[in-house]
Amino acid sequence: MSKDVSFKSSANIQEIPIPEDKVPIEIKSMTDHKSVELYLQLLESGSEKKRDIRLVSVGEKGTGKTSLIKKLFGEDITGNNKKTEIHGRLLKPFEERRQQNVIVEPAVEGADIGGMDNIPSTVDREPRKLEAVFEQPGIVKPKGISISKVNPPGITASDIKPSGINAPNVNPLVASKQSHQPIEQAKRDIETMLTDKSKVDLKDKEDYATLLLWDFAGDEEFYHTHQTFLSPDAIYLVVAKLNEAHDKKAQEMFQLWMHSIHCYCITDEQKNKAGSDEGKNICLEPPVVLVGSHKDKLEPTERQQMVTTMRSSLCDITIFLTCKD
Ligand SMILES: Nc1nc2c(ncn2[C@@H]2O[C@H](COP(=O)(O)OP(=O)(O)OP(=O)(O)O)[C@@H](O)[C@H]2O)c(=O)[nH]1
Repeated sequence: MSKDVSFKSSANIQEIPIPEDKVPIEIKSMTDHKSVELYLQLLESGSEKKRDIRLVSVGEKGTGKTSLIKKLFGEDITGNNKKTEIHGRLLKPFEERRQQNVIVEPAVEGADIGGMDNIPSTVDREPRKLEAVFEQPGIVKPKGISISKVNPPGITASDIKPSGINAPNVNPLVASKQSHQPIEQAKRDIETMLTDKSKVDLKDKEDYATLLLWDFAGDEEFYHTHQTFLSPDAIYLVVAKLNEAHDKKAQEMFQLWMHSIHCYCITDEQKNKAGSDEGKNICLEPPVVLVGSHKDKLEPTERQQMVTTMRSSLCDITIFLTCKD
């Protein structure tokens, strides 16, 4: 059901109703009212439904964010694929020209596509955003992946070709914290993806959602830019090292991420309720999945203790894993 709120038009100071569910929070939170006005005008000239699922992985540097995402989508995390990624990108123009029956010459004299040792490391640091197309409703397919580029500062992404995710169970992750059943289901799906990819339905389906993977760089230099990219319409993976769970700095960093996500993503409705009685029972949005990495670095006896410590955190789902498995 649509709920109308009002804003004062910059052109003529009069209240204009805004169909709240039609204006995204990113536009509504812009301080100039022209953006909302312009957005509504553009809506009148036509619109289309865009199904995006944004998966954002955050955490301290080196906690294993990229390894986790790669693992989730069945990529090689041993480092061997690094060469393959660069290899693939450099080979692409050659492949295209070959397909057009043009004689291919090396772009650089002496360039050896097979020997990648001379490739500057910056080549691999180019920020990229990946889009994977998924079925919705239904179960995702790995084919039909589209990859696009974006350059948000401090966000890196790996060349990931998702091998499947259960879309109907992704949406409930960003739904209310009160509904535990879908969250449990989402947890099971993530575990399934990590353990047995053969269970993922690979059949073609007509409808798709686009999965955007945002793998934030853990370097502190980028932290001040992150607020720009934190939005309530996302699924957050906060990655922390299990073997550093007692480390004070690691704990502070974890708290920083939890606070940042909830502080920058809080909706107007939640802000209004915060001071009221109703607000006492309010659940923080968006829900967060806490991933404890480096499980392999813990002694078996320590594991249970860590599991208990991390489960007491403010997260909706807690997963413990090692990307080294
Ligand atoms: N032993 C162990 N090593 C891991 C695990 N997960 C990741 N690593 C290693 O930790 C290092 C850092 O992993 P990344 O995935 O690059 O970490 P990141 O969080 O993406 O790092 P930044 O992007 O620099 O913030 C790599 O050498 C990984 O192989 C794990 O569960 N166990």
